[in-house]
This record gives sequence, C-alpha cells and structure tokens, in this order.
Amino acid sequence: MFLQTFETYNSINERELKDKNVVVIDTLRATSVITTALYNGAKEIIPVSEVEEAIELVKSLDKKTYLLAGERNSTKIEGFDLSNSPLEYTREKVENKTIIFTTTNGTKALKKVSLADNVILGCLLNASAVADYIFKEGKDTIIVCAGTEGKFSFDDIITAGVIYKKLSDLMEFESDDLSKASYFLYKPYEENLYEVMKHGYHFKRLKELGYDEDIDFCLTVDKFCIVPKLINGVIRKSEDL
Ligand SMILES: O=C(O)[C@H](CS(=O)(=O)O)OP(=O)(O)O
Ligand SMILES: [Mg+2]
Repeated sequence: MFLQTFETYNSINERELKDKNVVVIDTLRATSVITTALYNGAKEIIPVSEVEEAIELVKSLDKKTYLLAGERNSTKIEGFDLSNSPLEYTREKVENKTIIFTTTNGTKALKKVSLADNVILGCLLNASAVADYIFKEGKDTIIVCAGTEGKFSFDDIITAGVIYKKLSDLMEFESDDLSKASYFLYKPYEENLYEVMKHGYHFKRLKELGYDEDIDFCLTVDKFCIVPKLINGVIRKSEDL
C-alpha cells in the first residue's frame, strides 16, 4: 500500500484518484461536523460548494426533512438552520435529517474528489476508525487536506500525521514525503496536540472568534468510531452502506 498526502485539494489531479482510497480531512471544522452529525443520527449530508446551490437544492425538498447548514467567514449563513460548529449538531436537531452543507474549504475539497470511487472523511474525532478502514481496504490511499483558503493548514496536516501513526501500528506501507512530514510534525506533540495546533492560522482565527469549545471538541482524538463515506454526492456512514 502506498500513502500519498496533498496539502490542499487545489493540486489534485482527479485522474490520480481512480481505484484508490481517498481520505478528505478538514478537522477545523467541516469533516468534524459531518462525522458528529452522522454519529448523532443524521440520515445524510449533501455537500455543495456555493450558498446559492444549497438554497436552490432545498426548493424541491419537504422542509421537515432537511436542514440548511454551513458557514461563510466562519459564521452561520443568514437564513440557515445550523452553522459550522459541531456542537450544534445534536441528536435532537439532526436525527433522520438530510443536511445540505456548504463551508469555505471542506465542501470544496469534497466536490473536487467526488468522482473518485472510494471517498471517506477523516478528522481527529474518527482517526482510528479511518486508519482501520484504510487497513481493511488495503488499497493505495490518498489523503486530501482541505487546507485553509487554498493553502497548507496545520490542523489538517497534523490530523494526517495522526492517521499515519495509527495506520503504521496496523500495517507496513510506503509513502511520499508529505505523508512522512505530517507524521514527524505530529509525533513530538502526540501527548498534547494543542502545543502544535495553536500555531496554525485557522486555529488562531477560530480562537479569536471565541470558538474555544469547537476547537476543544475537534481536537478530541477518537471520540467516534464511524467513517463517513461520499457516494454519488451524498455522505452517509460507511457502516450503513
Ligand atoms: O468554519 C470553518 O472553520 C472554516 C471557515 S474559515 O476557514 O475559518 O473561514 O471552514 P471549513 O470549511 O470547515 O474549513
Ligand atoms: Mg478547515
């Protein structure tokens, strides 16, 4: 098995994704939100790139069955039901709902890889479940970090390093330099991820906005043992597919 890591989705050549596992990471906060929503009983999440697309899509849906969710500039979009804070995705709110979801980085990364035939979502919350999935699938794997505003983002690369470490506990594999770099960046801080995460632009931005509880939640390793999977533009728990 060969593991390759991309620091953002911009540099992805979709033809490289065929017949591979693709893991999309947006730890702060989109893939953490999606993992939490599915764990709390959401039926499915439909990622869309643009706000207008989300609003158009729900016109054909029964209002009782869906929620409009996401952010722009890290804050809830006017008229939407939920923001991009995982703490809002409680069972009471999301159970059995279809969530139409758009964010700045994560949903764009998901759209970019949507033609691949095996796309899963990773974050710190489900890192071990993702490593276990990759191990069982046994296929060459590409980790796609959403990044922040098209650039390298600490939070995503550190998460890739955590998944690398957990995968190396399960199997032997070869990897590219960025995969190795993600591991060596993470390893000295494995007992306290804050000590490295706190230097990241995205972390600092969310902290300045007062999203401390979101950060604490998203930096919790292995809170959930589920793996979200994107098939035909819809994300559901892989365990239910
Ligand atoms: O809401 C977030 O955390 C970010 C938006 S920003 O980069 O902080 O403006 O969106 P995400 O798509 O979850 O990275
Ligand atoms: Mg992010």
